[in-house]
Amino acid sequence: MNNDIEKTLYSAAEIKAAAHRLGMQLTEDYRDKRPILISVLKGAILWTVDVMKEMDIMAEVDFIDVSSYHGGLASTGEIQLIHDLSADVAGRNVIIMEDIIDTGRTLKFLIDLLNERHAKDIKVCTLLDKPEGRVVEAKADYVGFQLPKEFVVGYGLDYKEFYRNLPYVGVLKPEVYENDN
Ligand SMILES: O=P(O)(O)OC[C@H]1O[C@H](OP(=O)(O)OP(=O)(O)O)[C@H](O)[C@@H]1O
Ligand code: HPA
Ligand SMILES: [Mg+2]
Repeated sequence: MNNDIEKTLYSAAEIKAAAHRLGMQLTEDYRDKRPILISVLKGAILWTVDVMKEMDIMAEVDFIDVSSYHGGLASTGEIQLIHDLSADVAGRNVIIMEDIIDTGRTLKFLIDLLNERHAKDIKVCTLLDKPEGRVVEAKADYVGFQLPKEFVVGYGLDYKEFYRNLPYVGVLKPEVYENDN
């Protein structure tokens, strides 16, 4: 699997430092608020776990599974809700945990959904923000790294459902895509 990577963009140590930095910031901002972290499956699994371990406050966690890339390189533009939350978010301080904001469509879908359900306050904590990918307006409040316009894998992010278990974020060798087509 590691052989398929052309270059590393963010190492495991850099990601750990980002999780620590944002976890401390969230601890400060949410002291006495008892927020609920909403982890967006599947991409945000590792990021959610690493940030929440750095938060020294009372916080809940819940999961929602949405998909629009279906393992591919481009957004289909249609967000599918695969598995809903179990918690009621009405009146709650919500923190959406994402691995990446790219076109912004997934985030917009989630924010609209949480607003419909009367969340009190919604903030977004993402490992990666790719502003050049935006198709709809979407903004993150806590950002690990600003990513240039590249398709990346690792640390939760997939290509055809693989590479999520790499401990770092990197770019695939072009032949990996070529051999697939
Ligand atoms: O800003 P956008 O263009 O909407 O892209 C960002 C979303 O796309 C990816 O999810 P994906 O649909 O690939 O599902 P996955 O997390 O299960 O891989 C990623 O995890 C984000 O949730
Ligand atoms: O760069 C990406 N990699 C993997 N999944 C993604 N979903 C949106 N952007 C990406
Ligand atoms: Mg994906």
